[in-house]
Amino acid sequence: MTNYRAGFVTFVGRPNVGKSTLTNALVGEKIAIISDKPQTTRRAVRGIVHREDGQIIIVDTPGMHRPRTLLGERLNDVVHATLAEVDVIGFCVPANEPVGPGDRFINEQLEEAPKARKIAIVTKAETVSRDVLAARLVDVQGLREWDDIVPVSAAEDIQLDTLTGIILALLPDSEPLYPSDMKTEESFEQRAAELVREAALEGVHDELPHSIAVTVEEIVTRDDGVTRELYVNIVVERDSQKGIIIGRGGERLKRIREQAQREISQITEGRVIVSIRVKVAKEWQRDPKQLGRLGF
Ligand SMILES: Nc1nc2c(ncn2[C@@H]2O[C@H](COP(=O)(O)OP(=O)(O)OP(=O)(O)O)[C@@H](O)[C@H]2O)c(=O)[nH]1
Repeated sequence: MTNYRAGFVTFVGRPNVGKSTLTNALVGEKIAIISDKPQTTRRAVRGIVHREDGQIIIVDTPGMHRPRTLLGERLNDVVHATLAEVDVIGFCVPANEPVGPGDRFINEQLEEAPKARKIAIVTKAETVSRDVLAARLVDVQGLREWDDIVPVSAAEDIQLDTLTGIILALLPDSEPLYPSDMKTEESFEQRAAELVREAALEGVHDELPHSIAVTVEEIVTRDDGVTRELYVNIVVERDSQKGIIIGRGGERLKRIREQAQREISQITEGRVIVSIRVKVAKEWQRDPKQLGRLGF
């Protein structure tokens, strides 16, 4: 194959700048869950963008931050291991917030990846005026010498093709690394668990978002061959949190179950039936054994 490029890219940036939304928009399918709670992306998820002239494999990193818990430390290890491996780093800054110390901290971390090409992506571009956007681009330009700078909006599909082209041009010549119909490396089970977690995150506050983990206990295919029953656990750290997840008369849990079932049905053929149990694992974020059991 001639003129074909393939390689790895990761998007870094403060929590909530839109990295997951950008990943999904580029891949064209829900790979990474979206939430308005900062720091809720936990796995290095791979989404794959296919074009005639190449393939971009996106490794979605958790928000970079100074760790406070063992979970935080493990997530930061994932971030640094990811940075060292990729061909391109896309540094994301939202158009609607000024460049601040958090951005500079992350920008400094990029020194740990001397070989990677580095581009700056100004996200949520549709939320600001042209003047504000121009000022933001200038601020970002001041951070380092980028291979490219591009404003985008994942929400309104602005400049996404341009961004794809820019990344592709920075990747090495290569044969395809994945089959052309593959959009993610995550298993159905992992994606289902993430979609349940996304549903559970909706409308919860404070420390609870970080206390929620989801595991899939069992997947049973019914005799009809097309219906799958998913038995899922939502794990929290305290009894009070369990109460919040379940809600009065089980109302919240019912909504979580319905949303999860809807979302999971969209990533698979056939019928999906979700059953959820809510469990308490005390202080799982600080306990290495529990972390291992929950897949971290
Ligand atoms: N207006 C607007 N909002 C966006 C856009 N992209 C993302 N958002 C919103 O920004 C919020 C954060 O988006 P995410 O994609 O979860 O951000 P993230 O950077 O992956 O966040 P972490 O998982 O915390 O690292 C969500 O409420 C999104 O809907 C965009 O292009 N325009």
